[in-house]
Amino acid sequence: MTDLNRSSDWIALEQHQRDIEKLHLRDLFAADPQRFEHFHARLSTGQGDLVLDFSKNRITKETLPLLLNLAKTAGVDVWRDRMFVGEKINNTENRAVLHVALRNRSNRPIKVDGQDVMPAVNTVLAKMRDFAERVRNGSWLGATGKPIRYVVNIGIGGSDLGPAMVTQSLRRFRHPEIKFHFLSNIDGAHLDAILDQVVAEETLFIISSKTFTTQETMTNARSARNWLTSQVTVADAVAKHFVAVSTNAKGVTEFGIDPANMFEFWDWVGGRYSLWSAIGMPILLSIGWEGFEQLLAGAHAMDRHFAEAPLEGNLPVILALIGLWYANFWKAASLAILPYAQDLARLPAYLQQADMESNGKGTTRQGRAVQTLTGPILWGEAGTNGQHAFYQLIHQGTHLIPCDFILPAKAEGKFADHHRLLAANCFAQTQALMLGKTGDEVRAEMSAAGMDEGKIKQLLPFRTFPGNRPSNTILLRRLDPYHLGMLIALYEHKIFVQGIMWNVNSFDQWGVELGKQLAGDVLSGSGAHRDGSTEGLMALYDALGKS
Ligand SMILES: O=P(O)(O)OC[C@H]1O[C@](O)(CO)[C@@H](O)[C@@H]1O
Repeated sequence: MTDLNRSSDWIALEQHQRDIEKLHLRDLFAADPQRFEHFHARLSTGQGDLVLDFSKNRITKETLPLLLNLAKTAGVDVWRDRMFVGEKINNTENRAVLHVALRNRSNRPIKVDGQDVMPAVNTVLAKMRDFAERVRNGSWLGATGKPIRYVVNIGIGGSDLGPAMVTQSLRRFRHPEIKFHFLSNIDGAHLDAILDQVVAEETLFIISSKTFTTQETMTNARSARNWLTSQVTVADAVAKHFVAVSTNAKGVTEFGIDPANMFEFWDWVGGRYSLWSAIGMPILLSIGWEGFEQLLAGAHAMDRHFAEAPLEGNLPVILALIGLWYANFWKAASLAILPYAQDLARLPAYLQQADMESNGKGTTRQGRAVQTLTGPILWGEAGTNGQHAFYQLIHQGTHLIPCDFILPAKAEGKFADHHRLLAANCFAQTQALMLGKTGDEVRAEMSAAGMDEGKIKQLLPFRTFPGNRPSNTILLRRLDPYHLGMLIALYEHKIFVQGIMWNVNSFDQWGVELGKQLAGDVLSGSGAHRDGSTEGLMALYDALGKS
């Protein structure tokens, strides 16, 4: 395959970037009162609405068609179709990529190696549902006969971030009497802090690990098992207080969990795409079957849209193309994720793994070095907290930081009266980033406030904002399971499209392996090669730790 960055489409985009480099968004809006109409897309199903406003980006009416040419040249539509039919597009692991099957509410057959995966998906969902209902209605009893009041999910990466983020995001839909904790870090402090908040006899531990070999998870799981059996000394304590979610039945049995209490998933589910599978058990326990089904349905609606909508009106495609436009043609290294919903506070962390573990790659699918920037650095924080922390840099700093603002439209909850303020801040920030504030405006403002000319001159450079800072705004009708499903799937498919265009395999994660391997070597003292810094640090660690 020819490198995309040598194609005529790429070269045309480079030229286009030079042509519009000097244009200011303020002028583009002034010149086109219909700009919002031209540059927003919407997915409305009976149940949900998700709007993507991409008008506050450094684009003209020529930009998207040029980017779409590039997407077509990269074969985005062909690869998308290959994913949906279960082809083994994860080439380094020889696996299909089928998180879409997990939420395939149409039940259309999807085959891997000639076998329809849907019956197995539905069987596990039914088993999950049955178990969750028993826990939620209090009929699943702990070893001493008490109902479950605490759930501790033990997992890391994709076996933690998705369930943790969704459970928190759907706080308003949670079971009123069950509390959820997510244990991930190998630092004993994490385990300690969580065990402090639970009662052994009323606690269910879910060991979530695709491989059931991950060091952090297995260490925490063993410590939790020891703690539990020291507190609940009846015979079948582990059977009543531990369940597992894994692809590794052997590992689960060896750990001492009854296979009847294991919820299976498959190698075609990537860890960071797994919240729709049995890895979503904490979500199901928290929001119940109807909520979980809505989450799947929202994602399925986005899947259908991604699979069927023409590329020019396809939300994940548009979001991906705009991201690529900044990464490759404006050399923007990062993307800020800015949810204006406190309940979505973990979304930036979740998307960090989804995006950076997927597209943080420097090798093409064919094994050569990539020739362009690939996946961006994601970061962010819930609005309005971010405004009082790092927005200064976004407004007046020297980096170009494209931003995704995310806002649910419906004001809900006990203090819904705050919502207009929240929304006003969200819109105001996107506007301020786009418009900036000119020297003339600053001067007029200061003289209206009665400032003398000397002071005005002194402060003018500091109080001027360049503007022309790009952002997308994603508006959801409300924050509920269905819309959250739509939102997550939107980003999953965006990541997919970008991975195809960068010609990387978005579904492996070899980059995480070296650190894991060296941690093992350091622990066992068997490292073949030790460098001076590591030696020095280890010696001091031992000395200081004993002092
Ligand atoms: O579910 P497992 O197998 O414990 O893996 C946990 C996480 O570790 C990784 O393999 C590497 O961080 C992730 O992809 C995965 O989500």
